[in-house]
Amino acid sequence: MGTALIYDDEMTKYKLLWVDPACKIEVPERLTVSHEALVRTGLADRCVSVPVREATDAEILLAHSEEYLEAVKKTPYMSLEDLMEFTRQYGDVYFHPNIYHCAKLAAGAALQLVDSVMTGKVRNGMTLVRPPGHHSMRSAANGFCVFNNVAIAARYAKQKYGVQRVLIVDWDIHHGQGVQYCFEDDPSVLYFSWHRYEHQKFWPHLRNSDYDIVGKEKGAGFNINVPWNKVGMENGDYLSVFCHVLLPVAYEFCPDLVLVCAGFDSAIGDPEGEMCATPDVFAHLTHLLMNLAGGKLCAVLEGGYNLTSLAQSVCQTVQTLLGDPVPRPASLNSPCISALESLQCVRSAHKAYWSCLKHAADLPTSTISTKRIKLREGEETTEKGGEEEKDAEEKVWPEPPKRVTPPVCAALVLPDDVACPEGCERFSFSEDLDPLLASKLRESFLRDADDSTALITISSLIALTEKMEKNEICSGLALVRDVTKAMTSIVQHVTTVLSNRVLVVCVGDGNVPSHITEDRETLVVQMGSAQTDEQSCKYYIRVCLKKGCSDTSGFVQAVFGLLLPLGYEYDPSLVVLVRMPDSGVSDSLWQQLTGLLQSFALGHTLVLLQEEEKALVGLTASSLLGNPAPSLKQLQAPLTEDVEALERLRHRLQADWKLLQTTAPQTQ
Ligand SMILES: NCCCNCCCCCC(=O)CS
Ligand SMILES: [Zn+2]
Repeated sequence: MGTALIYDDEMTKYKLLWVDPACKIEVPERLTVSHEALVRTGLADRCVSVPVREATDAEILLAHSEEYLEAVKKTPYMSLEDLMEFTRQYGDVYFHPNIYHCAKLAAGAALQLVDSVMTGKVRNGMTLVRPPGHHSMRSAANGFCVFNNVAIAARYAKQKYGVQRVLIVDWDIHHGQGVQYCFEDDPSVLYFSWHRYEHQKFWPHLRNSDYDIVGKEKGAGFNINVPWNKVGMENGDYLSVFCHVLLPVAYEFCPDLVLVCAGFDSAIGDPEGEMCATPDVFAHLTHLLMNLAGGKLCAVLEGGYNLTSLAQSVCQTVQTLLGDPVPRPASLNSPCISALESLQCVRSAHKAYWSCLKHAADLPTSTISTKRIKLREGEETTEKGGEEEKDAEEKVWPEPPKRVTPPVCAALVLPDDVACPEGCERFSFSEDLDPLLASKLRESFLRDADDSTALITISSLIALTEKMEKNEICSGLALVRDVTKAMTSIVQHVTTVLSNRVLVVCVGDGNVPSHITEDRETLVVQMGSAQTDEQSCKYYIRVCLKKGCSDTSGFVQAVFGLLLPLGYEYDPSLVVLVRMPDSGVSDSLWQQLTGLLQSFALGHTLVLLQEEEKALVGLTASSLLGNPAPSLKQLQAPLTEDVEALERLRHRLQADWKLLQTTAPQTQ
């Protein structure tokens, strides 16, 4: 299934008609540069084009009051003076004779996107709209927003399609207070927002945007606010919050639909956000959400005011929705102290509501920057001034890397009697084997030297890793007699001959020859149940789950709390995913893991299965082809001893692996 793209240039036909420094950044060119970039890069042609429509009154009334709608209805007939007068009652927003029409199209576009996804016409999609929506409230326009597009879409999805649980991810740099107010007592809608806050000194200066505002009554726990109390946040800060807050909670919540308030003022160069995260980070944020809700993801444009980073970020998002491999996370820095404080505060504020956070650390005590510095009367605020605006030093950043999709998406090394699934290519090493390599392989890996099938298989795997390294093949899968031997020979070859970093993920117990980690070029993470005296060390990390990999919630905890942060920090060029015999991992969890590991190494994932498990070839290949994994059930609490063991392991390892940190260093 494809990706929908919804855009209509009618929404460019309104603009600011008077002088207002607060609103001048919200210009029609935001949509035109974004759409033109999608056209220029060929991404638009790869999408399913879906027309916009006007939202009806009834649909708008899903999130707004009648008096507000009636008031806005009058604006098309207002004089300039009346429009300015009408605008004065609201904050940081402007009206125009055509904005009511455009606001109905923006809301209608979001509904068209929900229809396209919920009816299965497409798998996911994005709509480019203005005016944005997440600041508008039941009876008030605010922050360039007139109707709350995403709030209306969430209510619409529940009403029309009986959706039980909706996850709203708001990665815009502003707090979508309109969305928060709409659902704060509603446990069926989980709202997550990060936002520039600077201890309430940044717009919209709301006490309700802080981390301790968790929702009300039945909705307690279903509102997650991550305040950024400093500017300059980077990719590592964003990805840490996804791994240590959003994703564990999102998987526990188990939504039927994911809506994204896709604002790109959180990207580098934006005058509002003043952050330093690069446009390619949105490829990762999107990818990390794509295995939720069976892949049903609707991205709705919110903010984004630097026309260069906006266009690049939009392209990164759409290209990921289309299933292209995500770029490698370029040299991530560890989260900054302020981000760690926010992380710790949010996890602490929500530990009562989410079993995945039950063992999170308490609020930081001594750290200065978590104390809310009351906004004393007249104290200066931190956003841009008016006319005396200092020209923000022009930020520069590298163009996001070209994301080439290899000609072969998935190559499979299979015995002749095993069918090759649709969309994949059978791969076997045909040319006669390089005699030198053959003898080396024979002596070092093969018991009975004349075991020609094993030799063919191993040499096919070696050849496969070479083609992956050349980006001729994206991912691979092999049925082998002995996964440990195959893994060892692959690691040996890739680290010595190709001298690249390999991340090996072993699912299940079984002895992994520790010598393969001596070269520091290989990171092994093994998830199993066996308690070994062998301690984890920096490059060989064992996660022990009491009930082993059959314990889905413990396994998911380890994936987000440990495996993904490690993978982001290690940034391998190849991921080898090994399913050890009798791992006990469920099929859907196996597919989730196969999908998530494609965050790394440009999607170069090589999966090794024991040949007895040939029944897994089809569903593993499906995940390698980028099909969303089936949704896991709602997760029950992980075992206390498992979580405590994981916390201990994380504490021990975080000295070496900075992205494992979830708390700020204690200041004395
Ligand atoms: N009152 C002095 C300046 C205030 N600046 C307000 C900017 C509103 C931004 C809203 C937005 O970006 C939606 S995503
Ligand atoms: Zn914004």
